[in-house]
Amino acid sequence: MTIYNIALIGFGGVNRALAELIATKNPLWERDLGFRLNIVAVSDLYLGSVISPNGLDAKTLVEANFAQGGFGQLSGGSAEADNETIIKTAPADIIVEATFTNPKDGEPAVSHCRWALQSGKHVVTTNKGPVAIAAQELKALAKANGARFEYEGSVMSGTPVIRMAEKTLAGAEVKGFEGILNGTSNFVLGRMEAGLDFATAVKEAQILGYAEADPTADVEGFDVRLKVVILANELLGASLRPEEVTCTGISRLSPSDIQTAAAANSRWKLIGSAVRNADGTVTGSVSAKQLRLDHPLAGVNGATNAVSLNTELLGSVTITGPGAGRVETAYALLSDIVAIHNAHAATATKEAA
Ligand SMILES: NC(=O)c1ccc[n+]([C@@H]2O[C@H](COP(=O)([O-])OP(=O)(O)OC[C@H]3O[C@@H](n4cnc5c(N)ncnc54)[C@H](O)[C@@H]3O)[C@@H](O)[C@H]2O)c1
Ligand SMILES: N[C@@H](CCO)C(=O)O
Repeated sequence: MTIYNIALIGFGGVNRALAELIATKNPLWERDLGFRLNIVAVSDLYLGSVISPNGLDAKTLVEANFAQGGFGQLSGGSAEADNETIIKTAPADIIVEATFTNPKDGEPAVSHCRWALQSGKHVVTTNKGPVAIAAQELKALAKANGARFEYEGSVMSGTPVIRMAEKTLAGAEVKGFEGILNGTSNFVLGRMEAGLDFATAVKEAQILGYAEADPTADVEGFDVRLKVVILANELLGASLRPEEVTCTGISRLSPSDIQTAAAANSRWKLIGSAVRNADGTVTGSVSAKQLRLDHPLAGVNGATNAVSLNTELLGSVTITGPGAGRVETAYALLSDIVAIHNAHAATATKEAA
């Protein structure tokens, strides 16, 4: 049985949910997946940082109601977040990066991933910034250092769109995609259809753990723009940068726009899409669109996301599932660790043969 030592960078909704899962599910994972997870360090801007080479008790971490700088009270703890020291020196096999997404330059998360990979540590992340802005560099760094860079949760939370498209649709030739790729905005549009005002609906999405730290990214389309870049670069072999994707959000939609659409048997949805053009270039866009109720994406409600992949050999394939949520996104991190574990097992089998 394998034990993976992990360090958590950021201890907000997602990494806290992962710690909660670790507190209860390690015996199940040991039995079914062949490994257990041991938290050896945590660093958070608000709470501080702590290293414990033998492991921290996940239940205590989750249940203690730490105040600002609260990790300073723990043995091996400090009231300051010292990400660089934790990432470079903690005895971790895997760095779990779940700090704020910075849609402009991906920092400081890009540096967090760089430090980890340069130290030969695997990275699993739900942070869209490093994936949309620096994936090529980070993948190369991972390869050069015998580590892995995994990021399933960067698009559609724990719904396995990236891995499924790359592994199980290999050879189907994806030519483009369109989808609902932001849980918050889709949830907000649904609540406005039910009569709520915009600000109250956004507040609800924040309470439910769907929204970004700054929900402007959700409602203005910046979050979807990063996801369009990630999917276009992964599935269409593009090298798009966020600023090359046209982007408008949902904040300009008034209650009367929503009601007018309903009266016309249609619904507003924030759609992210990309297409490979005849000359081989790839164009991406994000915009609010009025879809007729019989459109395949019109019935996708709440924080659920869906993406229709247009493939050469299979036609349209639609993947749907949770697009946001703390536990759902923590599952994405687990699925990345399963991928790392399976890759190790495959290498060991090859070496033994
Ligand atoms: N919540 C979701 O549904 C969801 C889904 C998919 C992806 N994501 C992404 O996962 C990441 C985490 O999401 P979350 O919901 O846990 O966010 P959150 O706002 O609840 O938590 C982020 C945590 O990171 C900490 N932090 C911020 N900057 C830091 C830094 N420089 N160093 C150390 N700690 C830092 C904050 O103090 C906070 O505790 C984000 O990048 C988000 O975009 C979230
Ligand atoms: N804020 C994002 C989280 C998932 O990336 C959303 O609502 O979709």
